[in-house]
Amino acid sequence: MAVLVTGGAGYIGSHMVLALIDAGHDEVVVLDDLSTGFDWAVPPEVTLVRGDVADQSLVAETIRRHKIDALAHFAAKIVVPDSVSDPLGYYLGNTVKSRALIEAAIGAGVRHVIFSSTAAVYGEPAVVPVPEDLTPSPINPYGRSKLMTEWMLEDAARAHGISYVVLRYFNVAGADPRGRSGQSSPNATHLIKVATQAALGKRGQLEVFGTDYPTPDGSCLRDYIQVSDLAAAHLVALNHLRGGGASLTLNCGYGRGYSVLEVIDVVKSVSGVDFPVKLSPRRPGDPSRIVAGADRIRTELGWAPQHDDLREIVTQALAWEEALGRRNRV
Ligand SMILES: NC(=O)c1ccc[n+]([C@@H]2O[C@H](COP(=O)([O-])OP(=O)(O)OC[C@H]3O[C@@H](n4cnc5c(N)ncnc54)[C@H](O)[C@@H]3O)[C@@H](O)[C@H]2O)c1
Ligand SMILES: O=c1ccn([C@@H]2O[C@H](COP(=O)(O)OP(=O)(O)O[C@H]3O[C@H](CO)[C@@H](O)[C@H](O)[C@H]3O)[C@@H](O)[C@H]2O)c(=O)[nH]1
Repeated sequence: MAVLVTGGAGYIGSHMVLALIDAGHDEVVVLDDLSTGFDWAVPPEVTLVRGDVADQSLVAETIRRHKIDALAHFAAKIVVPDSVSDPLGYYLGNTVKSRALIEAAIGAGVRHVIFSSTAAVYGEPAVVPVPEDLTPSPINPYGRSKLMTEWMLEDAARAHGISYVVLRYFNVAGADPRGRSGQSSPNATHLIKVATQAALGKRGQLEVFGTDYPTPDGSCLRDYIQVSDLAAAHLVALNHLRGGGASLTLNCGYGRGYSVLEVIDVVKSVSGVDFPVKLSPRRPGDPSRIVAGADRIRTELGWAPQHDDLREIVTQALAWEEALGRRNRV
């Protein structure tokens, strides 16, 4: 059996590739245009097809050549504030291109799809922690672009008799515990990544976007999930689908929120560096708090996290950031 991982040269996709290799029973093929990913992030034993997920003939040919039965679709544009300034780019990258990919994949015989969705589909939820059956109500184009893809996948699966798992990730952080991959984009905007860069002197300061939210300390609350735990969730989802399991939509988080200021304190404590922090206005598109209702994935798939510890996550992120500097990759 073989799995096609779109976006497998990127941050989370590269951890999925490692999880598949570690599990040892699949051929793994990556399709990535390297727009934000890196060819060195794809292990040598994995086939890297460089191209766009919307290139239907490339997708069909790749699926047929490698006898791929399952698609894990990570490739996307991922920065919430960028989606506010460039909504049409996000609808193209995340919705229109996913439509082309899903069509080509089903046409070429793929039976199972795992889709990287996001907590951003919930918008500013009235209920926290957020259960999966809360009606989605995204507040930014990124979340909308992903929700439309969820709907397309659901409808196409019903019409064409394939099965899927939609995984709605909360905030993904940390790095492979064995140091093989991590978040590598030099222009990353994610809080823990940026904070580790500030701790290592790669950035002069860290800005806190908003201190007047209706949260205990005024900064935004997020549920940070460690990236290898998330990859493991994909593996159990894949086994579920191949075993004939029903299509599912599941949150991926730990069910606990940390504020931006709490995260900064942990990064300062773990690194031992008191880097400068600037209190700034709110960033466009940010919900004030988003925490996963985290039970369904445990009961449906038997997933159990191994790295539910913010200090461990920050320690991994810091180690990866240091390693990137040593290798001159950023
Ligand atoms: N990072 C998070 O906290 C987070 C949270 C929720 C959901 N997600 C989702 O997880 C997925 C992976 O995110 P990530 O953080 O690894 O981002 P990333 O930017 O590191 O990885 C995305 C990968 O997809 C590739 N890519 C993008 N557009 C492509 C296209 N049209 N054709 C082929 N390849 C393309 C990029 O080159 C890159 O390797 C995305 O779908 C994202 O929406 C991420
Ligand atoms: O330099 C920074 C960076 C971030 N933040 C804040 O930190 C929080 C988290 O921001 P960030 O790490 O950029 O993640 P989100 O905007 O919450 O989005 C992430 O998490 C979503 C799921 O919750 C995913 O869908 C997105 O792809 C992913 O980028 C937000 O309140 C930001 O305003 C700062 O204050 N300063």
